[in-house]
Order: sequence, then C-alpha cells, then structure tokens
Amino acid sequence: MTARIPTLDIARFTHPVSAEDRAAFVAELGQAYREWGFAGIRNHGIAQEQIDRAYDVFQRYFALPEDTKRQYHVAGGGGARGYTPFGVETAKGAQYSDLKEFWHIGREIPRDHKCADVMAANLWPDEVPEFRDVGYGLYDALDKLGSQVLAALALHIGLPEDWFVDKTNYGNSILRPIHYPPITTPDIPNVRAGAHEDINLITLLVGASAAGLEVLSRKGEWVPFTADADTIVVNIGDMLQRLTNHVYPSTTHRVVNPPGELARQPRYSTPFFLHPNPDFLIDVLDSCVTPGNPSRYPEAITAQGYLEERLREIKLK
Ligand SMILES: O=C(O)CCC(=O)C(=O)O
Ligand SMILES: [Fe+2]
Repeated sequence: MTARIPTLDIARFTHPVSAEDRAAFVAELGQAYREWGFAGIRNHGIAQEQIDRAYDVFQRYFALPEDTKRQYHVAGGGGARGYTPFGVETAKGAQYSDLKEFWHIGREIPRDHKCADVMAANLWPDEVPEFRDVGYGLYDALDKLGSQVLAALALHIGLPEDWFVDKTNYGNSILRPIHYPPITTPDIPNVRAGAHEDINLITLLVGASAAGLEVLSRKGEWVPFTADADTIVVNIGDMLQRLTNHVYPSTTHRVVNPPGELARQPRYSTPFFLHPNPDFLIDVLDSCVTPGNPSRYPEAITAQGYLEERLREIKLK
C-alpha cells in the first residue's frame, strides 16, 4: 500500500458539531503531523474565487518584462519584500540554485512599531494595480486560517488553544507567490526547488497549480503530494519543530521537474510562511520533553536571530 498524507476537514474544528468530534479532529490532526509533518486541510473557508483572483494578479506580475520586475528587487534586503529574481535562492547545502522567481508580501505594521526595523514596508508593483488589495487579502485569510491550525496543534500537545495568539499577533509572516518558468534546457542539473525544510512555524500552501511537490516520508521515500483544488497543504517548519522538541517534525520537501514535455509548462504556487513575532523566544516546551525525548535545544533563540541564521544558509542574506 502506498503511504498517503492525510487530508482533514477543519470545519470539524472551526464549526464543530460536538465537543467529542472537535477533540477527535485535534487527535487526528496531531497524529497526521507527528507522522508526516504535512497534511491537507479542507473546508478552510477561503473562497476559490479569492484564490483564483490572487493567482491571476500574481501571474500578471510574473509576465512583465524582466527589467520591470527587477525594479522591485531590493539589493541587500534578503528578499524580505518585493521581487527575488530567478536563480538566487539555493537550498541549504545544494550546489545549484532553484528554478524559480518569487515575490514576498510581509505584514503591514505601523512604521513606528517596535519591530519596524526588522519588518520592512511592503513594495507593490504599479503595473498590476490590484496586486496590493488582492495579495494582502490572501495574506490576511491565510494568517487567520494558520491561527486555527496552530490552535489545534497547541491543544494536541497540552497547551491552551490560544497559546500562539500573543506569540504570532505581529508575526513576521510572508506570503510568497512563486513562478517556476518552463524548463527549456535539457539535462539541467537544477531542480525547481531543492530538498529543504521551511524555516517558520507552519506553512500554508494554496492552490499549487501543477504536480511536482514531493514530501520525504519517515521511511525515506519521496511521496508526491498534489492536493485537490479545494485543499490547502499545511506543513510544519523548523521553528515549530524546535519549539516542540521534534514532536512535530519539519519534513523535508522539494519540487521536482516534470518529465518530458510537461517541463515546458510553468508552475505557480503560493506558500504562506507563518512566523512568530520577531522577539518570540523559541524555547523548548516543557510539555514536549519526556525521559524518552530529552530537550534537544538547551539554549533558547529569538525568532529573529534564528531567521537571520537561516537566511544566510539559503543565500538570501
Ligand atoms: O512550490 C511549492 O509547491 C512548494 C514551495 C516550497 O516548498 C517553498 O517555497 O518553501
Ligand atoms: Fe518549502
């Protein structure tokens, strides 16, 4: 039997029919993440129309001439906001860069906020006027959905449901529309996205429009995970893995090049990287330390400190 990554109905948590079923959902979700670090989430409440509109504006931006797009590249900005050109990001330890270009939308915070120095103002492309409202609308929707997933994940490890609320209310989260252009060079050694783990708490991947995402199972097998159109893929990142002492594993994944002619199709996808507040201290949770799983990280680190370390490793800083 081929292993399958579970897909769960989050309405059982957000609009429960009974307390028992809500608790059963938490247990099933927790089990899926312990096993896979990945799950599909259905009935998430984000309208397909909103997702389609977002993909439309993102694709219109990526279709602009390279010189126009590069006006939104911030030199020395670590790719934190605006455009990052093709061939820059490189998976940790990889020899060849990924085959993608992307844009980063960050949280809108008052410019006199205490985190304004590490959370830069957004850039918006003048050429696609709807980009701002549509892009930030999707940011907001995924931020809210991500908080629901975190609430369920908190309950499963014995924390109060609202434990993450004041740790993520000004989180340094990023919405990343990605374009993987058609691959026209035969035998190219690069892959669309090399094997990696995400840095943040959890990632919500909305509407990946084509096959290619693969997840490394505990047995060491690459398992393709192309979710149905109505499903958002949610995975654990390294910060949550560290906080939970690996109870929730940050699972390695990659995006492979399609075989033959299919490689000439572009691929678009849009992950939302949900981050904690920059000053949140990532310190292993007591509830995740047991005699069989002693603390793997005796030292705490701030989310910002951890992020900076990791961005250098993937050549964004
Ligand atoms: O494009 C995808 O489906 C996944 C992208 C991804 O894993 C990432 O950007 O971290
Ligand atoms: Fe990823």
